Amino acid sequence: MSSLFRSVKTLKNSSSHLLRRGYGSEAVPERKVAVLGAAGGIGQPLALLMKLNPLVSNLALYDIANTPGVAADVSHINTRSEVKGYMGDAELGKALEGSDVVIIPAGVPRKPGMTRDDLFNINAGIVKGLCEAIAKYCPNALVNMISNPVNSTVPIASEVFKKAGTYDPKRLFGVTTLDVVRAKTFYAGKAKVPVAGVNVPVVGGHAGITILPLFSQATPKANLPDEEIQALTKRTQDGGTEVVEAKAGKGSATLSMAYAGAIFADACLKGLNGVPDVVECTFVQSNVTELPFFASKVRLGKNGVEEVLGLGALSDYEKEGLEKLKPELLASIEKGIKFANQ
Ligand SMILES: NC(=O)C1=CN([C@@H]2O[C@H](COP(=O)(O)OP(=O)(O)OC[C@H]3O[C@@H](n4cnc5c(N)ncnc54)[C@H](O)[C@@H]3O)[C@@H](O)[C@H]2O)C=CC1
Ligand SMILES: O=C([O-])CC(=O)C(=O)O
Repeated sequence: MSSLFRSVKTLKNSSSHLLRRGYGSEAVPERKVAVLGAAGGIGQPLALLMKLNPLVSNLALYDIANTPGVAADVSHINTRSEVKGYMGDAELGKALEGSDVVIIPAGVPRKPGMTRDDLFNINAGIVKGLCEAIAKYCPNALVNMISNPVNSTVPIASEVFKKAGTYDPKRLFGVTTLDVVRAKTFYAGKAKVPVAGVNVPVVGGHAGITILPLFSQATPKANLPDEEIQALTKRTQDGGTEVVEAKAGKGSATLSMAYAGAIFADACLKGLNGVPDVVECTFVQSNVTELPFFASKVRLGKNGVEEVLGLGALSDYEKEGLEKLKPELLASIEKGIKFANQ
């Protein structure tokens, strides 16, 4: 994000919006980003962060309620993008038309005692409807799926797009960036290293034990004892629940998720703009394991996924975690596929 704010500063200091610094050799092109669920707990701070991103020229804020206020508020910020609010089904097409990136944080969040899968019954239908509209109005957009359960909503989206004849696996992403954000924060705390320089890949899926942080690959190296690695792994896997319990019935992570969503969308935009070596962990169609979808490091480019990167060397503990997560992740994927086809 620091690079994002640096970019904002660069933009302000420039007499032209067609910047050449930091974003490849070409001038920064026009890019439309749509946020679906923009008036929600994640949607509002995410709208703010996308408004601060100089790579965005048009920001479409869509929700079934309350978007006029959010859009009016955000639109007063003196940054590049033009902001428009859209409310209700009848305006969804206009919100989506011409979008390069669509971010979906629409749907209900968890309350204490619930799993992400408990959200399936409500959120599966919401995501299905929104993806049908994406297939119709902006079939070439990169779709950043935040709505839970991500392990099922991404497969639902893929089936909807297949039915519409628009599916391109390179353009569909489950946003797992918050797992990476948490793993970096928790690791930096234990390893007593500055968090800004920390990298930790997180693979698998986005629920409980399907979240597999690869602390053996964390940099800078810290040689933490096994018990600390296990505690860090568990805390990363339960990070969402930690927030749900602390919010005590008032929802789940929103601010850290908006930050993570903004990082991932920024990476997608940089990829589209031809910036080289943009790599993020994300849940995509994958051959990395025998599962049809899997989160791992992915190189982003002008068409979305440029390359799904392999897992690298795993510790015995991580190998064990990988085998343990597969049945649950596969069941969630299959549940999504079945729902979309019934
Ligand atoms: N991928 C991840 O790492 C994370 C995912 N999430 C998930 O994000 C989702 C949203 O969470 P919050 O923003 O906290 O919930 P929220 O309830 O505060 O906001 C959801 C918004 O979606 C809107 N909405 C409902 N149906 C819609 C539709 N058909 N079209 C457009 N908008 C619609 C609501 O009006 C509301 O404004 C939840 O499913 C949550 O579990 C939350 C945190 C992290
Ligand atoms: O835990 C939840 O329900 C929300 C979420 O996905 C997260 O914070 O990682």
